[in-house]
Amino acid sequence: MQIHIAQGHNPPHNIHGITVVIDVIRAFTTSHHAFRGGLRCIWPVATAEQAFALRDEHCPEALLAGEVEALPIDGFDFGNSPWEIDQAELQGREMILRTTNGVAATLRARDSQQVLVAGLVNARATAHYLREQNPPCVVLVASHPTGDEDVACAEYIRGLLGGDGISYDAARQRTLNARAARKFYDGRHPRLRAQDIEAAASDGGDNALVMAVSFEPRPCIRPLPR
Ligand SMILES: O=C(O)[C@H](CS(=O)(=O)O)OP(=O)(O)O
Ligand SMILES: [Mg+2]
Repeated sequence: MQIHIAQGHNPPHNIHGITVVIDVIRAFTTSHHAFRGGLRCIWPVATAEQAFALRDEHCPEALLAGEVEALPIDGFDFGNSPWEIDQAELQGREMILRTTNGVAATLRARDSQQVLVAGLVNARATAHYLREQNPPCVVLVASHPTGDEDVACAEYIRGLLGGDGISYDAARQRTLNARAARKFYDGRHPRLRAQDIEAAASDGGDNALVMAVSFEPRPCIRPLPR
């Protein structure tokens, strides 16, 4: 199995392999918490306008979550926040998600046999699935174009796959110390909570889910059956 790490919003072609889009702070931590809370599926979209249009035209019951410049979007139900998601009743619901990095990269990741999304919270479960599938090539996409937290998670997963890697503790520390994490510690906005970074740096344990993306008829993220 070849393993490549890429960074940014444009995943490379990976026609015969599996692509894993990584967003630790916070899109796929938020997504994982939502699925653990009983959410059925996530419709990722590029803009807030697309989120409102999708809800109004196709999924009137869907909840809206996401951020612009990390802050909640007017008219949305939730920020891009695992803490807020944990407070909600999500059983059987659907959610439309707009985020700057994880969602943006996922929407551009089509040229692959399979696309998964991951954070530290489900890194071990994702690596276990990749080992089982044993594709010829795995591309790990650190979706933040310049940040360290997604690269750290990619290096952790690469190690779990038998390549050059780092420990979970090292990946956790790099998440807690990431530049994107700082704004959650300094009290600058009441909805940027330190708890979100603690969630992002946590290991989801043995109940963690593998999250997969389908693209037709429109992009959709769902947990794989366990
Ligand atoms: O809301 C987030 O956590 C980020 C934006 S930033 O990196 O914190 O500025 O969006 P995401 O798509 O989850 O990386
Ligand atoms: Mg991020």
